[in-house]
Amino acid sequence: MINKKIRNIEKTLLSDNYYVLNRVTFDYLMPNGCWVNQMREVYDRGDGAGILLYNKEKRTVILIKQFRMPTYLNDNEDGALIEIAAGMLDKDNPEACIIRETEEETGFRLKEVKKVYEGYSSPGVMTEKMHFFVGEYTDAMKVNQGGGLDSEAEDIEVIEIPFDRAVNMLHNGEIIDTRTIVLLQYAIIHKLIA
Ligand SMILES: Nc1nc2c(ncn2[C@@H]2O[C@H](COP(=O)(O)OP(=O)(O)O[C@H]3O[C@H](CO)[C@@H](O)[C@H](O)[C@@H]3O)[C@@H](O)[C@H]2O)c(=O)[nH]1
Ligand SMILES: [Mg+2]
Repeated sequence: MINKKIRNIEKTLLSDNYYVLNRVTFDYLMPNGCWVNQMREVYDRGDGAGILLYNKEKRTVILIKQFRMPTYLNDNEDGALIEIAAGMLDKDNPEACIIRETEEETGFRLKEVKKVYEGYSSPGVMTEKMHFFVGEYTDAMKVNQGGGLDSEAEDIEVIEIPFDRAVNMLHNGEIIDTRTIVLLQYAIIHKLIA
């Protein structure tokens, strides 16, 4: 961390009930030469990884659907969200994490994945950096039903749909998760499914 326009960073813990929420105060040097004191609440849940699974021959993608409370509280009628498979890194590297999460959530055991982007999820609020992957799947890679971990009370529906249908859902507002939008757009731009 080197930025000469920032000094006196102080953190106060507001909650570490599950993940960590801090109040961070700091002095910021404005373009007019004045130092101003600023405050931000910053939520730290570590980093994450997500993946778009695709099959060129079948022209299909694998997505998941699960209940997301924060969206239920903000305009998502039944709280169900169609997403890419994704998870938090824990202590894994991003590649190992996404291979593990893919198997837990979708039931597909991947050997290879391709990293395509790295980006901050919500930079005004969260520290989280997301690692974005794509990966090819075949029916032979299905080793279990997926659905998430019972131990974490996950209830995940695995959805295999034609890529063209997923693109329609992107355009008609059925897909409203930004991570999923990013990777479907990547697939369109790079013609993953020609
Ligand atoms: N009790 C409790 N459990 C929690 C809480 N937050 C998360 N969990 C548990 O932690 C699990 C996290 O599952 P993952 O699959 O590792 O993470 P994710 O929620 O899918 O996260 C992915 O999507 C997020 C976007 O909403 C991303 O922020 C994240 O990086 C990742 O890509 C959840 O199933 C749930 O059991 C909480 O506040 N309380
Ligand atoms: Mg997940």
